Amino acid sequence: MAPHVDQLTRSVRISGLTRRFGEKTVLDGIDLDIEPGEFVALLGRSGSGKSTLLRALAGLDHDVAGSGDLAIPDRVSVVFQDSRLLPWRRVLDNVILALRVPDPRQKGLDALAEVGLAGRERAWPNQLSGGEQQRVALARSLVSEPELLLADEPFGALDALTRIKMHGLLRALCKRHQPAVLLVTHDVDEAVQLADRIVVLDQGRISVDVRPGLPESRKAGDPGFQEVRELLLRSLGVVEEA
Ligand SMILES: Nc1ncnc2c1ncn2[C@@H]1O[C@H](COP(=O)(O)OP(=O)(O)OP(=O)(O)O)[C@@H](O)[C@H]1O
Repeated sequence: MAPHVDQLTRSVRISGLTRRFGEKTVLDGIDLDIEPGEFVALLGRSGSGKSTLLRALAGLDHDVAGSGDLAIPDRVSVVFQDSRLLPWRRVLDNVILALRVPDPRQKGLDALAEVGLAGRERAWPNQLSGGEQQRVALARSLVSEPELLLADEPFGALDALTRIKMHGLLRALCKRHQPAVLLVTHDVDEAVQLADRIVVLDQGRISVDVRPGLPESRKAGDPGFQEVRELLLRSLGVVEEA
């Protein structure tokens, strides 16, 4: 049964969300609220249902069996691991493709400047590096000023240095635009680095829901960072040696 979706809200409200594939229950009555502007990272072992939850919020799972209620904002953007740019459209056209505002071109140019790609608007996607293509995907996702940004492993295919730069960029963009964010990631450090709140999915349910309260500029070496990192690793069944 398709979930009831209520879009007259700026918050995300998930209530009793269940999703099944055949006999397997992947999400088992999930309750989760995300407030406007809140940055939530979603962790979980491989196959725990992170993408299934994100796809439900994105409205990309109408053919999947399940039930529950969803209330989501009107303006939602999604970013995936691959940039999903149209190769036959130039960079700027990719950014403004779905934008319905009075001066889309200028908005698109501003968005490209924000992600550090001023002057690249006439490039073709295949003339950009993987990291640059993800920057375009971020520009495309934020140009419509979403109230909710859904990101499924957006940096998973990038090298470590590019990923660090993208972390800084995403934090800065979210601070400026203030969407609620649900970031699906495998990477505990990425979750602690970026999110205000971290949720762990396990056996179809939320097993951990923490707000670490770390400062805006946080470093992996800080005691508070380490503490929450260890808590999360334990909850994921990873025991680190001292
Ligand atoms: N279309 C589908 N048909 C059948 N089973 C599916 C389908 N999509 C997902 N599943 C199953 O549902 C479970 C959860 O998948 P999902 O992709 O949501 O997990 P995940 O936590 O995002 O995994 P990963 O971290 O490996 O990407 C897995 O066991 C997966 O095999």
